[in-house]
Amino acid sequence: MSLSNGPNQQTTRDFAGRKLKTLPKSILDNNENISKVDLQQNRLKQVSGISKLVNLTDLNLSRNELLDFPEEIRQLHHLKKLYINQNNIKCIPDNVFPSLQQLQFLKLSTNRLTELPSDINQCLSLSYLNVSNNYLKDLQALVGLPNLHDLYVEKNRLTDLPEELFVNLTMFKATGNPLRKPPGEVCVGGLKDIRSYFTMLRDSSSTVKTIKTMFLGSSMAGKSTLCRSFQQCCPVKVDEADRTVGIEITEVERGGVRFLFWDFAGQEEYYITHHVFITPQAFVILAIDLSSYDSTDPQSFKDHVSFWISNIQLRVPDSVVLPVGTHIDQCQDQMDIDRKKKDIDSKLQNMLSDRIEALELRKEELQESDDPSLFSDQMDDLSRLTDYNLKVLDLLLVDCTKPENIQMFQDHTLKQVTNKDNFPSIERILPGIYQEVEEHIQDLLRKDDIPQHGRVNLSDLLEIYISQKDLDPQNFKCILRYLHQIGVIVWYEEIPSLKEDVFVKPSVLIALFKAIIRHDLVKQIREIPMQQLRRNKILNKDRETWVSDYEEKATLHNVAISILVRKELETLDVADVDLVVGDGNRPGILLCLLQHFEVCLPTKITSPLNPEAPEFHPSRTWVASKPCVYDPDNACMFPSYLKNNHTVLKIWGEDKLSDLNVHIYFTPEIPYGFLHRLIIKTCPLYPCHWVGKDHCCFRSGNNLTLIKAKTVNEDQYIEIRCKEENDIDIKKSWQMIREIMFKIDQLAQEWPGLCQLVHSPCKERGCSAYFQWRDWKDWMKSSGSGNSGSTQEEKMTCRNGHTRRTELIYPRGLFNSDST
Ligand SMILES: Nc1nc2c(ncn2[C@@H]2O[C@H](COP(=O)(O)OP(=O)(O)OP(=O)(O)O)[C@@H](O)[C@H]2O)c(=O)[nH]1
Repeated sequence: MSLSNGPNQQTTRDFAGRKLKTLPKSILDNNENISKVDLQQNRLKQVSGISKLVNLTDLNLSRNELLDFPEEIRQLHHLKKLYINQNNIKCIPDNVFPSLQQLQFLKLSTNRLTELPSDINQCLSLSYLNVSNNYLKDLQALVGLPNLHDLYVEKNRLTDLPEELFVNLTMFKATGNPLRKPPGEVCVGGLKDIRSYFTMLRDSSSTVKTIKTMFLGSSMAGKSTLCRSFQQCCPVKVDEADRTVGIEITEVERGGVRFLFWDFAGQEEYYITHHVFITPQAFVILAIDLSSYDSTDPQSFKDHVSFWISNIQLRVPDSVVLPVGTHIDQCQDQMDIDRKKKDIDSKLQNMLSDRIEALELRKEELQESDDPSLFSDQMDDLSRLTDYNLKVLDLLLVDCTKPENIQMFQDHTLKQVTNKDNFPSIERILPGIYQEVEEHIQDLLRKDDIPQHGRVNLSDLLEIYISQKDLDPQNFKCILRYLHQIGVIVWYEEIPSLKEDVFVKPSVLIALFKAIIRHDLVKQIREIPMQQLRRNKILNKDRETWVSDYEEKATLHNVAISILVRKELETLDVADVDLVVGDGNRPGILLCLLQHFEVCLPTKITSPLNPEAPEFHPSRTWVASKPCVYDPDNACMFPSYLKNNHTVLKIWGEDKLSDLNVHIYFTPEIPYGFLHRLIIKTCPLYPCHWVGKDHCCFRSGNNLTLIKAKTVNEDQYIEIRCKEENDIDIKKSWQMIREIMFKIDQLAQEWPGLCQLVHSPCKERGCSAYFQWRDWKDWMKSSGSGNSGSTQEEKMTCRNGHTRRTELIYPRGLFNSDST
């Protein structure tokens, strides 16, 4: 048990994952020199006797069943590091922390703390504190900790943060709190923005209530009608020709609440851009056309309701959704309406409870495995999902043709958004200057000091501000970041080529998107005037090639993109067109954005042969002398518009039992557009690739790898297969699999309501057994050699008794019991 004896006879004891209910006698009897004890992942409810370990510096009690904070810890005067996260601790008594003068690191996350002891600020050496995932309402107790640098307070119930807390911090994470001072949108900007916020708050402050309201639902469900009728306080008839293209953004104030309306187009073509615009902390109004809803057809519930709820649940799982039944005047009679309402309400409730049940079941499966401690990351992921609470309100019936129904819809919406249980953080405390800046930007637009299309250079905007308002540039940027977060402006600071571009009218940006992401794109191409084609040296037959390429290969020629966007820009009076659509040298704002958000893929990035390229030398990292260049004669591919997998299958050929084969299961399902975005993310790694509707094939040297999305018995997974030509390539194949899994993991972060389990199916023909991967994320973060770890099991046997070499099933060495 003793793992190391240092020169000064310090001893480390490892009792992790041994199902212990009390402290082992061996450490209590022979305790003098023990400095580190690892007791994580046991079943400890108390740790009587721990105070005997007087020389303890590191104590790990995480993942146990402690209900009370062990008071005896106060006697461990040498303690430097304490892990006591993932227990059920409700309260910490006074007089513990003043005794722990050496304590530097304290992890208390995932407990049930409602408050911190008032004397925690006497723990003078504390520099790292993690209290995420508790029920804390304030952090006043932490004020005055002189050495606190890293503070994690995510997922608590914090509303106001004390300014004094931020004096020495170098790391601060606070997402998942109903913050109003500073608002969460300020906190995501980081410590600099928080400090700027408090400085500006000293001058003046105001309380505002703002809510982003997203209208979602199938095409023609009545989203625009609800949105416009709400704004005009009376029924507004929306013409069919006036269907929403992309997203419409408007603003209205009612009952002291500022509503920022985002009306999403319902046609499927637009779903591929939804991930860019569906953001957390919004109120979702889900429009359902009751006249076309059929309660006897499960597909009808899927199309009108569950598709949308699943999407919201995966992407913004903490949302509040109000389902609204429209077109009730076109239903048969009141009975028909009542029946449909009852059906939708009950199916929705079942859907939500089924999901919780499925998650619990998965958790139980892991718990019942031989050694649950090997699956602890996955258990945490599942617990995180069960913690989310998507709130779906009762279906509201609205006849959009009746004024009194519109009034009722308005009143009901206002009541829901001002209900503190639904939106604890609708109220925000803001420095007066925030509102001034926002109003002033609108003023600049009105006075034409900013071009009407609203794209403005950051330095120009800064100059206007510094000269007119005497505002510090850092403070100004902090305000811009806040306005971006609430959706009033768009500033993609994180995209290098766009960090100087501020879009003070987000609708312009959406107009750019909708110039090419639209349901009637073919019609738009066909309507390009001949004159314009000629100006671009394009023949009519080229136009037909564009159409057929788009229809058959989902690719759109860059020149076509440029013409369509130019047309849209003309209506918006944008002068610097090249900047948006690109010129011979650079791709322009639009393509940067579409590629950044993984909506399309440049079909070919050419890199001309360069005779001056540096010589390749195996021992040195090779650096390209010329970067890849943008070629205006190329095209962009929109993988989500592809119709089949013919080309991919031709290259791939047959699946073989010898292929390395990994299944990544998605709970609860693969989000819409996930695979295509994965393809767009992965293709640049392997320039030799073939893309299909839901398959994609990559070649690297001799290795051929296939990814595809599959559904078997309602389980959805992505399969990664590698053709195994010879043993030498196995390591390289596992590296390719690892790269793809890394991209999957990266992408999955954008869907907080999602988790994955990984299996390798047994390689015996007809055998249904599989090998479940243990916690694999460390493998992805590691160098990926696939050979780390000490002793290795040479062979694995499935539950049906079939034996195979380990490296044909897992990346060898990482999943044997010793290496974990
Ligand atoms: N009779 C009746 N017509 C409605 C009702 N709600 C909407 N409509 C009509 O249904 C049609 C579609 O409504 P929209 O509001 O454009 O639907 P949408 O969901 O915004 O459609 P997309 O823009 O395609 O996403 C319009 O002609 C509306 O006037 C209703 O409650 N009763």
